[in-house]
Amino acid sequence: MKEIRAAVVGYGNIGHYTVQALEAAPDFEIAGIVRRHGAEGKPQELSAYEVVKDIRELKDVDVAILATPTRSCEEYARQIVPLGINTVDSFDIHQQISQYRSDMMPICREHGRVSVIAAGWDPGSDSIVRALLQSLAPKGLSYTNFGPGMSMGHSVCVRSKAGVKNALSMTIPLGEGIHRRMVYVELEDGASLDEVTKAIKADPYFASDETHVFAVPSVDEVRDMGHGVHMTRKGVSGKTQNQRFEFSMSINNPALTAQVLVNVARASMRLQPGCYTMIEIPVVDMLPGDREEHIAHLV
Ligand SMILES: NC(=O)C1=CN([C@@H]2O[C@H](COP(=O)(O)OP(=O)(O)OC[C@H]3O[C@@H](n4cnc5c(N)ncnc54)[C@H](OP(=O)(O)O)[C@@H]3O)[C@@H](O)[C@H]2O)C=CC1
Ligand SMILES: N[C@@H](CCCC(=O)C(=O)O)C(=O)O
Repeated sequence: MKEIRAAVVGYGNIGHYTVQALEAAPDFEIAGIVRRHGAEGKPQELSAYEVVKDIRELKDVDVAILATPTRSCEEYARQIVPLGINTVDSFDIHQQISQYRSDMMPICREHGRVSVIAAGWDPGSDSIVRALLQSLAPKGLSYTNFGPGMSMGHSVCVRSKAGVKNALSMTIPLGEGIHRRMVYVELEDGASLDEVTKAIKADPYFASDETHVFAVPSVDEVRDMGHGVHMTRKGVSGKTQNQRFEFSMSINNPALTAQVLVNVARASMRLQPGCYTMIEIPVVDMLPGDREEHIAHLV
């Protein structure tokens, strides 16, 4: 069967692990990597691949995996879908997902292509678990408790602030879906910790959580990309009370995000044109191989 040709856009943490996940997938071929500075300073592990500045330099791309900062995803998706290429991303500003989906829908339909947005582990695979648990007990309360662990989205957000050279944002669970943010910043020479702290606390990524910011000499010395989640729901199935569910995982954050992006890149090839979040996609479409065999073995 023809392999799916995927381009990876952006080669930071998620981009790096996405290349690995594509190399491990049985049904994908890497069309190339798109970087802001093209092949300049091409890392050794990409020597087998084309590294370009513009996706139009690559041949026959079926799907672009956007491993860029969340706040750049929509701009890339809007440019790439009209080229006749599907896009997938891990956009993670929860309050903006619905608007992003509505904005992309007509573009996808006009160009007959698919965008899967908000597809990592949260939002992403956790969203499927939340939906499933809600269906199992339609009345009740769900809580999503993260960590402790490194949030890539929050760390990227802090790195984008003036005066910040490098950053790590740790998510500390306080219970019942409430979190504290512990932020470690490596400052540029002359930058003020007070100014940086103000900018971080004002950003929507942080504005509703307790946040503490500390200056450190080296972020590399304190960084660990492990993370995790513990989700619970207690509620009512039919008219019966006290149904309890739990889902937990402990993970390497970029490795799992990259795996999910590859899974939805595969699913994007099986969907009708449009813009989708993960709860709208049949889970079986995220698996490689034959649908009938999966039904026989997994159902
Ligand atoms: N939904 C989920 O579960 C998850 C979502 N995420 C999302 O993934 C995003 C990426 O995380 P991560 O890989 O750690 O980020 P990095 O900063 O490590 O990588 C992003 C890469 O995007 C490219 N890029 C393109 N445009 C820009 C720009 N304007 N500014 C900076 N870089 C740019 C760069 O690659 P190059 O230099 O090669 O061009 C950069 O290295 C996060 O913003 C986060 O929201 C992460 C984890 C889980
Ligand atoms: N989108 C997150 C993954 C989910 C964890 C989270 O939201 C958090 O730590 O706040 C990330 O960017 O790492």
